[in-house]
Amino acid sequence: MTTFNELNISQPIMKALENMGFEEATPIQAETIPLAMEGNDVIGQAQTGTGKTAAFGIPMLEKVDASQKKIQGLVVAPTRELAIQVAEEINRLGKGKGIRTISVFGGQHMERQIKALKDGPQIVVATPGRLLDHMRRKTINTGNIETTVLDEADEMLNMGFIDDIRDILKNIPADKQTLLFSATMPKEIRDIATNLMNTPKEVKVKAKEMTVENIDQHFIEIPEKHKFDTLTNHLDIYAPTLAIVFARTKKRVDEITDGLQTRGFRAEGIHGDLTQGKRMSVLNKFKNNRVDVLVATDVAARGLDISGVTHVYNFDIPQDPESYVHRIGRTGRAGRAGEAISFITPREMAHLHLIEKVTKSKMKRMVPPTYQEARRGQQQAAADKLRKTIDKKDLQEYHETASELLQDYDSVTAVAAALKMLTKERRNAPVNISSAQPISVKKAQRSRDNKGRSGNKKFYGNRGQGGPKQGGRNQGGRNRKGNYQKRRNNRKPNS
Ligand SMILES: Nc1ncnc2c1ncn2[C@@H]1O[C@H](COP(=O)(O)OP(=O)(O)OP(=O)(O)O)[C@@H](O)[C@H]1O
Ligand SMILES: [Mg+2]
Repeated sequence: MTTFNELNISQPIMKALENMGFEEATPIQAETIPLAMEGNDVIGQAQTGTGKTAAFGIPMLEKVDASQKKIQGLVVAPTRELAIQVAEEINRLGKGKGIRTISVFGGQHMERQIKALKDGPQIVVATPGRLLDHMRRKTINTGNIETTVLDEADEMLNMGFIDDIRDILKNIPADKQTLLFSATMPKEIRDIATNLMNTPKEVKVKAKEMTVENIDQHFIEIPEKHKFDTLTNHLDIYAPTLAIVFARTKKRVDEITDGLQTRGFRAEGIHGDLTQGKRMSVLNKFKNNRVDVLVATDVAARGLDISGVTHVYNFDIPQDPESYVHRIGRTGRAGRAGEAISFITPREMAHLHLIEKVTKSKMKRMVPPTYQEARRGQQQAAADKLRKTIDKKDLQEYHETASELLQDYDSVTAVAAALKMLTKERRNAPVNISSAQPISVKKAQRSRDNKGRSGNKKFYGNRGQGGPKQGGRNQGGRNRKGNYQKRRNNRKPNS
């Protein structure tokens, strides 16, 4: 156990940590904060929800001179929502030191953003596309940046963002500090990363599994056409406080959302095709418990920290084991418990085993709940409401009417009627979700292999000029343009 005191953190930040209720440093914080404060480049890997944001935020803030109204810290994050969230957390941590952090991302008014950048924030959190836009227009001054962080580094280096990241880093002096964080870091991506940095220290918080152990992981083997009914049955029985349902495509997200709404659930969808305003409002409703089920593509898989998410459903199993880790990591955060339930079609069983192998975790088989069980679940929810009302003990004025009722009917019938009225009976409208191709291991495996190869091709293609771990980022692949093969063409919609 390490206290923040032992980490030589300045008073104003100690105060912020206290206000935020952080008592002890998490292992990734304890290990990386000192290294980063000494000025090292750091690659930090630790499970989801274990406080990586503060692990890079604190040392970055410690370096900032608050009297200088110049950008001294830069964080790059893959999605807009994550950029906003990270900026909020760094703002909370840096408030006492008088440090201002802003977020900058696509879909936002350009002129307003330019004005905000000129206004003297010391830290900027940005998505790659919009950041590059500002760099090209010279509307961001990168000359005073001391620390650059790539949050969810593997995701950004992996997908189409790699060229963007290299271009971004070209705008910052090569001898400045670079920090890279993620819960997952496939080896080939780590090699690419190492090449962009100055002899980084690598910290990997040791864990038996890639996933967090306080998440209960289950799978349900089920034909595609039964997935939706199984989902609604499950939601009725387990009545999650907040649930996130991940689906493979934007179209399926829309269809599942419509279907859930038809059946009376408070559900909303989020994906890259929605306007920024809509994305924000959906997420806010979910955070404020005005929506119970968030249906999402992988745009919501990385980094989002929403307290109270009790259940994560993989309506469709993700292609990459890494995506699985991040998706289910939206629950079970900061030591809380969580449930993850993945729907696997019979033809995808081999893929499930691949995920288990890579993540070194096991999913327990669950039988699909029946409609009768779901009805029973709904009644239980109604009975709970009744119990709570009884516990309040303010029923005196209802006693007379209740007694009259019991003269006409027996008590079981009377209570059954009350339960029926309280039960949220679902409209059992048929819902059709358009079919999806099952994921096959072969395809998934190939994609993993390609990932490695394309990374290699790009960076080690010309070994004479510096392979991985051979020095600073200017010697490596950073200044060369290559044809990184985009693995998925629909994966770059977020900045
Ligand atoms: N030392 C601490 N003590 C208590 N809570 C903490 C501490 N550090 C961070 N937290 C809280 O834990 C939650 C998860 O932190 P954070 O979002 O940084 O996790 P993460 O490791 O970045 O996860 P992910 O891999 O999903 O991005 C946040 O709500 C954060 O405020
Ligand atoms: Mg994070």
